[in-house]
Amino acid sequence: MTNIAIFGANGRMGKVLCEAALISTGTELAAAYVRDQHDLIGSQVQHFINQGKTDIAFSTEMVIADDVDVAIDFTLPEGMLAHLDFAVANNIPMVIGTTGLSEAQMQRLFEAAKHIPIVFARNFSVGVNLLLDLVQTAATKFGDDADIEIFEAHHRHKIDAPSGTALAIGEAIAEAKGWDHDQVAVYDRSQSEQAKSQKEIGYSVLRAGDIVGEHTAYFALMGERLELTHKASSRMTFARGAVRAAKWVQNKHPGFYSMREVLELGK
Ligand SMILES: NC(=O)C1=CN([C@@H]2O[C@H](COP(=O)(O)OP(=O)(O)OC[C@H]3O[C@@H](n4cnc5c(N)ncnc54)[C@H](OP(=O)(O)O)[C@@H]3O)[C@@H](O)[C@H]2O)C=CC1
Ligand SMILES: O=C(O)C1=N[C@H](C(=O)O)C[C@H](O)C1
Repeated sequence: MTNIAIFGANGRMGKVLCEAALISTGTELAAAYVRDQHDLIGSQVQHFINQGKTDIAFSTEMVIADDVDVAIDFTLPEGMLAHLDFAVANNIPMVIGTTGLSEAQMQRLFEAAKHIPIVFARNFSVGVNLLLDLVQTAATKFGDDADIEIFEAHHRHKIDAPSGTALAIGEAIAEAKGWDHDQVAVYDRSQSEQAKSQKEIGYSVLRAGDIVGEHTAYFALMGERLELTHKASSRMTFARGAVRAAKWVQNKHPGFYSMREVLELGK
């Protein structure tokens, strides 16, 4: 049995992660943490979820329960780093899905992974992790004539852009091409008065309504184009992936692991 704690348990992902921990085989929801002094502390989690049965209440993230085997974090960068410090201090493995991390914040993750095992993924769905392979194949086989663009669409509440997944797709493509991603990424063409070059990965972003998450990588030649698209229609897809990662990481050595390793798709 893997006893799972959820940080940010009142968030959009947090609630679904509580459900996933409750309904998955071999896992139990051990703690549902919210910010210290949050109004929800003491309220039954059961009242906020649609699936699963539990009698635990939301509790403060400042006190880590003794029986927690793995903690999952889908919050915001600042909160995630505070939770990570707790996890290191308490020797608890972590699964992290929080996006929008800076280079310096990523370095904090790598440092923590010397002390505890961490699975970090900007997307926990099976499909996106397969897509990361497919875009590398397309990037290699199309050669240097193809224009490469990435489009992503998410719900109106999302605050980071481009999405973590879009960046992961772009970085996978850059790696396959032997490019430095930061040198080729184009996020804004509004000030450019030049036609694009072939050595670019252009990003475009849509925020609207309740879109769970959609990503398309375009490879365009004159006269044809390939579009590789992934559409997530339920947050449970990400939550199930994260719970699967939690079971996988429970007894691992300290280290920085990817969802691709959990899914046995390679590093
Ligand atoms: N890797 C993946 O597969 C996926 C990743 N994500 C990522 O997960 C993250 C959360 O998304 P979503 O659930 O939609 O966001 P929400 O805004 O719904 O939830 C965010 C949660 O984080 C908490 N939080 C924010 N800041 C802090 C802090 N400083 N300290 C403690 N808790 C904090 C919030 O608490 P409060 O309510 O008190 O502010 C809330 O519980 C995003 O980064 C998103 O991109 C989302 C889906 C899939
Ligand atoms: O914020 C979201 O909702 C999502 N965030 C992740 C990202 O930034 O890629 C994953 C997913 O697309 C949903």
